[in-house]
Amino acid sequence: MVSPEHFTGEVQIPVIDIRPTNSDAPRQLLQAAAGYGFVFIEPWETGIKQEDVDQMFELSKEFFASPIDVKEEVSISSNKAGKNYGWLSQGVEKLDPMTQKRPDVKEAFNVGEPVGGELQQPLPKPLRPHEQTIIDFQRKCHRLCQRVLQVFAIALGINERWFTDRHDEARGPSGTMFRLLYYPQIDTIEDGVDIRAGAHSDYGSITLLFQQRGGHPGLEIKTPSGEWAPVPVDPVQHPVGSFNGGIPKEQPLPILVNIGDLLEDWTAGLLKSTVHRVIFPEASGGDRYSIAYFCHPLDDALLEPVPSKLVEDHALKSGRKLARDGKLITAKDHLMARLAATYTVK
Ligand SMILES: O=C(O)CCC(=O)C(=O)O
Ligand SMILES: [Fe+2]
Repeated sequence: MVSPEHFTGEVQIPVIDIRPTNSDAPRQLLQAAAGYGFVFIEPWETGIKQEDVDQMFELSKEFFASPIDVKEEVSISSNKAGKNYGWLSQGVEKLDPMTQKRPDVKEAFNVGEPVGGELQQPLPKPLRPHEQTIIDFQRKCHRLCQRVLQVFAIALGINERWFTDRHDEARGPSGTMFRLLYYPQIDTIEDGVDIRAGAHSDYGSITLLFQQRGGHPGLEIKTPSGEWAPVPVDPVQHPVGSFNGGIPKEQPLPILVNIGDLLEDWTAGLLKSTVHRVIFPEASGGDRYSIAYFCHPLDDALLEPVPSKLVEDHALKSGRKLARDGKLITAKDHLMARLAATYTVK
């Protein structure tokens, strides 16, 4: 792997097989997380099938193509949807409020965690018949997050369940959020002004990001030298139309995982929550769809330092502390502060 100090605008985000059969997975994952903070996970045995992802994109497209009144019904600013859940029209979110002149050119639909097998918010008409499909997908995402967190714990030499216990849905609520994203193509893009998602880092512990097979790119990460580097939709570049014994190969895409602020804080900066954004790519015009699963610790999880020798050593070097006014903060305190800075919900 190229050392992060020597970026030239091109980054090679590693693709890692995290199945238990890969005994080197913890080391590889830690190295990637401490370097770029972004990593592709081989889809094999993750529990998430390509057809699950394809189906979610179909549902997403159907929803965003619905008439405005269908979307308004579940608007994030309506009382019905509940805080932070529901549809965000264009103009609601500005992920980089210090620099952006205009809000992100996107729409989103936020879905909170199901409780007792049911979503805690109304679904829009086109999605209503598919509630179970959505819940199943959320579950699969959560399971994959837990596996990734378990591999991190192994890599850090702590109890395998240190992170997963603190993300155990059965123990209480969390800020975990499932999000459908739609970035429409617009006719005139003002250079340096219009952006699909402003520069930001994610708030939670880890994020799963699903990009669409054959879809438009646009995601970029900020390298340590301050340059923007594109993240591919398909890092393996599966040949289109390759055949396997006469049967066309439908290769599943690796799943992009990135570290969020909470995991960075928890590890005193050893794992990196890298700043990223979504642009209108010059070479590839068209609507972009993506699906994100933002995994958060339980609301009342204290952001105390992870009891790992590697983290301790890093904390000594970086001088980072987790206390605020001498008091440890919870995952919820952290999330509330971030949301307040980036949303304009009227
Ligand atoms: O759509 C994407 O590719 C990235 C979205 C993202 O970074 C976010 O919503 O936090
Ligand atoms: Fe993000």
